[in-house]
Amino acid sequence: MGEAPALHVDDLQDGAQNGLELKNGTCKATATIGDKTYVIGGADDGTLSIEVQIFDRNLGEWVRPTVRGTKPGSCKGLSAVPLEDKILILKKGSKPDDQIWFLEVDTQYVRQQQEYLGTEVVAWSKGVVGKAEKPVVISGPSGVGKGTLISMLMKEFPSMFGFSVSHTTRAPRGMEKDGVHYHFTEKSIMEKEIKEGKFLEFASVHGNLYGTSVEAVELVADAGKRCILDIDVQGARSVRASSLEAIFIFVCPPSMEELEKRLRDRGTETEEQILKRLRNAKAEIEQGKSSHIFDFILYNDKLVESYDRLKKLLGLDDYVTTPKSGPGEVDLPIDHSVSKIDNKIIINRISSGEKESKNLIILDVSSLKGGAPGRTRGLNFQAIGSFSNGLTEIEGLS
Ligand SMILES: Nc1ncnc2c1ncn2[C@@H]1O[C@H](COP(=O)(O)OP(=O)(O)OP(=O)(O)O)[C@@H](O)[C@H]1O
Ligand SMILES: Nc1nc2c(ncn2[C@@H]2O[C@H](COP(=O)(O)O)[C@@H](O)[C@H]2O)c(=O)[nH]1
Repeated sequence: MGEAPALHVDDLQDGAQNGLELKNGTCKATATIGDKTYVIGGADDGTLSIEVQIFDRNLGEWVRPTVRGTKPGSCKGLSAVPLEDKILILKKGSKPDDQIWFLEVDTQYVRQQQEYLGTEVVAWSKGVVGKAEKPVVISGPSGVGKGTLISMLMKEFPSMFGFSVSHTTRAPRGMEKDGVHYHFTEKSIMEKEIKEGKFLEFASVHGNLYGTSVEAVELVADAGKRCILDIDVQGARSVRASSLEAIFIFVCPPSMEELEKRLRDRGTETEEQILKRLRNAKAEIEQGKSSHIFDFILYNDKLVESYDRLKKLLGLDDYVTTPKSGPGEVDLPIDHSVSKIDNKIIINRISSGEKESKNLIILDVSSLKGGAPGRTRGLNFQAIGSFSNGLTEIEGLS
């Protein structure tokens, strides 16, 4: 609290209007929500590192908040538009897939973190253009066949699904690769990263620590894919309680005998570990069936039939595989002005004398989904170009 900022209160007094870029050797944009003015940006040294400070108008004090989420990389300037509980940030001079970000200031996730930490918290979430499907959480006892079903899905729909690579403190099995099957890590390192808020969820499972990092989920969204999480029931419960909207599927074995056979035949665990996993399976199945965490229960008896049922649950039963284009991208003009009408953000190119350019971009923020921890989905845009011959071209993505 009260740490001396690079910016002075006087800079804000007259000019605390939203979206302002302050010119005092700094390059910052401001946005006011309620009693707080958020000052976002840093030193104007060509590549701007994006920091956040808050001026609490009630207290007349500067606050440096705890910042959650992966912060945006440096840029050449930025614009800020306050929305209800978050601030839309438009980065200038960044790659098209890195231009739209949200700084959450009063969302469910931010409030949870504020309660947990007892400090002021803001959270970054990158914007993803176009339709992005909800992540899929798959749980079930060890050996039921979650990994097998997920591999089949990823093989049939490689451009549609991406796997959230968890962290674990257990040792790798023979064929497992670090960074592909898991991020294999030390307990002390993982515990430190959990404290730093890097995990969406974590749990102690069969004697080891497992967890889904925020980054693991973000990486899949950034690739324009639907994220699949293979996590235990405790993890599923935590994700259900978080602001990550997902579909929850519990995979059940046809019987305990069959589950034991699958675990033994897989041959990856010691006798002691198999017995531990079977003991835990009973409680997991009970919770999976009776709790209200899961949207669907999938019995994995005959593999091919179970896989077909899984595809049906995900609306893929009559899906014809067609090449998919990457995630939608908006290329914002570096010099632009920004205004807001209802749920539409109007980004206007400041004329540079080009003959054929998209002069106006309309960003629709009425259907935003998801958010920190993770990406903000559901951004739609229209680019409107006016040409020297008087014609207007409209191109959009929804
Ligand atoms: N429907 C099925 N019928 C027979 N065997 C199956 C079926 N599904 C999976 N298996 C086999 O059961 C074993 C366990 O499957 P898998 O490794 O996918 O389980 P899992 O749920 O991912 O386990 P864990 O949680 O321990 O990672 C594997 O050897 C797999 O080939
Ligand atoms: N809560 C979480 N559970 C996880 C995660 N990654 C995996 N798991 C679950 O652990 C068990 C055992 O897995 P194994 O690879 O050691 O056989 C299994 O039920 C997984 O679903 C995670 O990130 N969080």
